[in-house]
Amino acid sequence: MSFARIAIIGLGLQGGSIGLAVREFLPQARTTGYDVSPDHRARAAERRLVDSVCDTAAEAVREADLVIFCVPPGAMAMAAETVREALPADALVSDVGSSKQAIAKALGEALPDHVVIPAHPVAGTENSGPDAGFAHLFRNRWCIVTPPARVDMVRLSQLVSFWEALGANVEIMTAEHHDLVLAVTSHLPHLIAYTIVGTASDLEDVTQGEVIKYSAGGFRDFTRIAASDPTMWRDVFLSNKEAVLTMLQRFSEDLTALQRAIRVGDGDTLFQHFTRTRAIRRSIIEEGQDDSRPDFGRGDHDSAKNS
Ligand SMILES: NC(=O)c1ccc[n+]([C@@H]2O[C@H](COP(=O)([O-])OP(=O)(O)OC[C@H]3O[C@@H](n4cnc5c(N)ncnc54)[C@H](O)[C@@H]3O)[C@@H](O)[C@H]2O)c1
Ligand SMILES: O=C(O)C(=O)C[C@]1(C(=O)O)C=C[C@@H](O)C=C1
Repeated sequence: MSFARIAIIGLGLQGGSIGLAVREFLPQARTTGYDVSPDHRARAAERRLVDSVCDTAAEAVREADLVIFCVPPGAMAMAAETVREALPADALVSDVGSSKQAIAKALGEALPDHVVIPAHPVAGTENSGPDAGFAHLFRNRWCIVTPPARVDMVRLSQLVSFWEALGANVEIMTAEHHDLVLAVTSHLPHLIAYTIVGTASDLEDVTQGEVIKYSAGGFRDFTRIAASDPTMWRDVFLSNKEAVLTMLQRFSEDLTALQRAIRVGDGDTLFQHFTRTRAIRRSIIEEGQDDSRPDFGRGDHDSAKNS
């Protein structure tokens, strides 16, 4: 049985995309939405991200059978506590957060009497706010669902079907495994991108402003994700600290090995490493996972500005 009344808390990139995707792919469902920002609520109404933009979170969830929290990881607890009294007893609670263990704990503690099944659509862009969302964000992307140990299989199946209806491919794993995998595939790349932009900018004092000026395709492609929302990524790193620090240590060791190879002139080590890693990157493109889709938050979404 699919969901009939879906409440979306947080109407930015993820919440807006869910609202637009529900309208396109689950037209029989009704959506309500709330955002803590009055400006974002107004813009969400203008863009018709949901059927009804509500003035309070309680109003948004009052008749919902599915509630999805689409707020920064650090805001999940407060957002959930805000709706505790108004939430129908049989409503399924989920989220889209980029880290899972900390959010599962926060939602479970805030809503101890509800079924909570966390999820994470591994789909996004560097844009944020109510102008960033689009209906096809989840198309052919993974959505990782991290159910609690003793999950109601009927509710889990409902949530899986929901994300598949929005175009996602669903994978189920533990929250702990999710946090380790995403630490290396998503969180660490963002940390490195943010870092190298800062390094390049600081170097401009030395190079009279030429570093950013002469940054071409490589720097631009590599650092696209450094334009992502600071609130979200502050929260992601702090909520997944252990896994991020584990992966950062391993990355630092590998980088140091390449640093040594350069210092001692070990060209064979460099060549072999680059040959192996180029093949890995090319395998991603060959699997059709490359995100050059025209609607991937670029093209006609260039107007989408970070909030
Ligand atoms: N950006 C991505 O690529 C991406 C991808 C997958 C998952 N996520 C996750 O999705 C969640 C939302 O990220 P986003 O990219 O949509 O961010 P966003 O900044 O575009 O949207 C978040 C929205 O939540 C609102 N908000 C903040 N606190 C709130 C509260 N207490 N109550 C109600 N609204 C509140 C903000 O005003 C904003 O409009 C985060 O947990 C993030 O980790 C993001
Ligand atoms: O494509 C981008 O801009 C993203 O950063 C999307 C991205 C990622 O791939 O790291 C970012 C955060 C998520 O939780 C999931 C996806």
